Amino acid sequence: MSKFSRVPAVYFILGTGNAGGKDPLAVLEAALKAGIDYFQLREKGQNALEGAELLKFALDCKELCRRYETPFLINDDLELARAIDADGLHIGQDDAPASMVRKILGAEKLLGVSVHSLAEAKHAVESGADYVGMGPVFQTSTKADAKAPAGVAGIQQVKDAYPKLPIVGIGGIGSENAESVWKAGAAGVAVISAIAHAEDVAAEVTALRASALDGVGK
Ligand SMILES: Cc1ncc(COP(=O)(O)OP(=O)(O)O)c(N)n1
Ligand SMILES: Cc1ncsc1CCOP(=O)(O)O
Ligand SMILES: [Mg+2]
Repeated sequence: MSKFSRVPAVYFILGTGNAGGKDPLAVLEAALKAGIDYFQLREKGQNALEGAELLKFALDCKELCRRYETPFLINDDLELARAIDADGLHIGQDDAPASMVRKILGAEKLLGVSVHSLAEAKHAVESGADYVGMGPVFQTSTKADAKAPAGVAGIQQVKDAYPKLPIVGIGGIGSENAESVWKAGAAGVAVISAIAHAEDVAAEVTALRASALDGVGK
């Protein structure tokens, strides 16, 4: 699978702590079946899996993603991404420098970098990022250390400066409020709770996709 075979339009992120009491692998499979474009395993928080348990869970996620031919990325953990031969890694500004991560990861893997400004986006591009994540766009209670909601102005600014760079909006996004994110020029929306906590996971994935098709800036 070429690393650019898909735009990260509906980008689902999940850890075992985000499934709202449901079986996380069942939630992931429902989302994959409904047609998410990217999946990121983001295992964080109080009861986060570690060691052999995390490895097994990551391998289970990878197998499911392979079955649905969906790119599978790991959040933060370069060692884990390499150990299980994931399709890529997403890192933030507090993680290892992107240029170093790119060297270790190799050119063929996907590298996403969180940015909060044009200057950070420039640095991410120069360091080898394939896409950037920007947020939180809206209020979120999923990330304990999230910055204040930034809206979509930053996405618009980065899109103007780097029209070909895929930008993924993140933070408090669901099908009901995604439109402004598409309009700002995002190539994708990264979503945790709106999908994971949905009564009908497939319906929310479908609605997010529909919001993209309706969005003016796509
Ligand atoms: C697609 C995407 N965008 C942004 C983030 C946030 O990354 P980061 O700022 O490193 O925060 P954590 O997710 O590590 O808490 C992301 N994970 N994915
Ligand atoms: C990981 C992350 N980075 C910025 S906001 C956020 C949390 C997104 O979760 P939700 O989609 O539930 O708001
Ligand atoms: Mg991070």
